[in-house]
Amino acid sequence: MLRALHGLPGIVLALGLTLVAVTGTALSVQPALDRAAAPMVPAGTSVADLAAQVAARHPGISAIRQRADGSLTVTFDDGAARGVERVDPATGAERGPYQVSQTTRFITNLHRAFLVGDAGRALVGIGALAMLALSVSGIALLARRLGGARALLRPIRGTPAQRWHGELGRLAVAGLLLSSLTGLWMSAGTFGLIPEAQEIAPAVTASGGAPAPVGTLAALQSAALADLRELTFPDPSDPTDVFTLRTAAGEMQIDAATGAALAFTPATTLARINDVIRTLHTGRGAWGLGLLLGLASAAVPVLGATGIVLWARRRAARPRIAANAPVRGADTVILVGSEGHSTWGFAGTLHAALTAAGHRVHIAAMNDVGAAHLAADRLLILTATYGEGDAPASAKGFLSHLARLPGRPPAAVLGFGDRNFPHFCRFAQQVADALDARGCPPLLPLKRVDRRSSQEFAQWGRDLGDALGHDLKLSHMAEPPKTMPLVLAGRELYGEAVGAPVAILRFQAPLDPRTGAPGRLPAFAAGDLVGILPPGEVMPRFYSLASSTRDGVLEICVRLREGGRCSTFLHMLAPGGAINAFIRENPAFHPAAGRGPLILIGAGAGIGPLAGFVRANAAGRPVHLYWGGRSAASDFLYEHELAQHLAERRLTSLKTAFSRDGEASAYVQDRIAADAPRLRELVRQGAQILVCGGRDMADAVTRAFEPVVRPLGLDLPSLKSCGRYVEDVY
Ligand SMILES: Cc1cc2nc3c(=O)[nH]c(=O)nc-3n(C[C@H](O)[C@H](O)[C@H](O)COP(=O)(O)O)c2cc1C
Repeated sequence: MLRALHGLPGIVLALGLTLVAVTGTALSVQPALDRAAAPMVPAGTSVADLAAQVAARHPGISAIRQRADGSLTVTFDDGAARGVERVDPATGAERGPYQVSQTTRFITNLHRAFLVGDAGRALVGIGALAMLALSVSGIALLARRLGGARALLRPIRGTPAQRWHGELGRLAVAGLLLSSLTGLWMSAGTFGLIPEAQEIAPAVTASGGAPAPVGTLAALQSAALADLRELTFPDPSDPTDVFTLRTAAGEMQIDAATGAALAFTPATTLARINDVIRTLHTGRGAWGLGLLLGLASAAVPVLGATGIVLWARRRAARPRIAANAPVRGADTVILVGSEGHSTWGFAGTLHAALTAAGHRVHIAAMNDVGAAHLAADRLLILTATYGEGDAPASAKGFLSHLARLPGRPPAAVLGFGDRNFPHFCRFAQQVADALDARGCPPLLPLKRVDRRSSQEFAQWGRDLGDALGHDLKLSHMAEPPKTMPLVLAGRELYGEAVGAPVAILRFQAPLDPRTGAPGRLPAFAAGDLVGILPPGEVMPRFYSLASSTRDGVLEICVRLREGGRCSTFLHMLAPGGAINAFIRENPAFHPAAGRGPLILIGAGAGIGPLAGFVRANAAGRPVHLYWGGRSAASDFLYEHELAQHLAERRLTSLKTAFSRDGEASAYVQDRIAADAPRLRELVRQGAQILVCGGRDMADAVTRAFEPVVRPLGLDLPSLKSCGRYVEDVY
């Protein structure tokens, strides 16, 4: 619901809001420029002082006004000359004619009405309402993603578009809320939805005596020039006419002969509110606030562009399900947890089979779970597992939403995973436990499907059919991912002498057959994954990337595993040989944005992405690398490149440990333990820790790191939950 409110309306409105925001930013600098240009009103100067100075020059003066830009103007008709001129508040001297520049007028009109009068004003008002809804729903979505309102300031992980959208959104949200609320109020005023603010001034009777010189009028002498909004002069041909003095406090009528205040009408509360709101919206009279609001508005085009990218990606990723029944009235709800989309394929097959059997079936992502989903007769959950046994992207918020919702439908959970991972289908297990704990009767016990096995899926379908009392045939072959060919451009082999062959492989896109030029590589960054399909297989193997697109090659480190089909295939590949591959973003394993220190820890082929992070560190943020191999002479991967990075300060320090180098042999966790005080200081400074390598090494590093952070009052689970300790482990 929240996402529906934030997504499509945001796209539709992006253009209009961008126009309003960009013009708003342009106008926001005006108060600061005006403030710099307008002479200061000297303290102690009264309205009478200035009126006397100006009246001496212009016998036909009719009004003095303090404009929104802070300048003082005089309106006059002296017979020979008439017009509006700016005056110096200290001397009353002329400062040139008063004109609003054509550009400012144009931008203001564009900002307030898209240049099309009332229809445009109404659209801008609707835009303000939309901006309000987008700001509120956006910040609520971000809070949901980061783990609650208190977690709103946590580092944001994800793709560059997600990070930009989130970071800018939370920086700008206060300004955007203020601008949209005040803009909405002003729009409502324009269309008469807010009652008139001004009290009607009472009728007064002037003394009718001969007018005294304006500088001698007592009521004007006691009015400070700084408070002046407007002073209108009496009509010289009408002896009963009076001076009218308007300030923020209200309106006063003054006898032209005696200088006495004849009546004072205080400004209504509504008028004062309108004043404050105008200042808060325009920054007039508060130029610092104006600039801050302008900066917040300047974020809108970027938020719009990144928002469109995120929305388009979500749409492209969503599978087309034919005849999805509405959730209200559905007897069966299927919820899907997926990151690479293959689980959606299985769920689509289940949806079609149940629909064919006469059920009304609704299918949705686990993140979108709501009360209506839990009101169905039965709930079927199909979910993958990722990372350290964690939720996949479309299920990240599921457990916390579930805890807040009512309903206990009978449920069955089907986990998709890979037995090669240490936590096989762990997230599916967590979901099944959570449903069990809230009292959902189990329709079937939890079943785990290994590597998208069609047979295991079909078996679960038969069991489900038995539970539902009818036949259910589920026949689904996982679609092989869309791959592209890559050609091996270079390889370096290490570690043969110590029985642990590791190859650094560099791939390029094949040459374009028409132009003969190298083809374009897809977009990826170090730490993302490349999925490689060994010949004749449908299950990809994933390797962490050691390079980014801008390096011009796709680089991986591959350890040869006994009996490993993919690693054997890659080690046998000769330069010029081709592979079928695809990119999988891995935003959870990227260095956090900013200039905080990084502690990179790895062993063996796990150095791949870490070397890539160092290579990409052109800004020279502090990066400390701990790496373990077997022998300095045989498998010191990236030895020369790392030495160069140290010299160029892309790498701040390098600590290596070799386990088979005789006397000096050690493991990477020994280096961590020995360096505890230094590492503790780095963590105290906010360092992020990224670990890559085998499970045993990662566990040993975890054990070595606990005592490093404990004296700081920290522990690894909390560092992990806020993305400051991340692992890429195999
Ligand atoms: C980076 C990565 C991490 C994974 N981690 C696990 C894991 O911890 N446990 C597990 O059982 N499966 C794990 N898997 C396997 C996936 O859960 C499995 O391939 C699943 O079928 C993917 O479904 P999806 O394409 O719908 O996301 C992982 C896969 C990848 C690519």
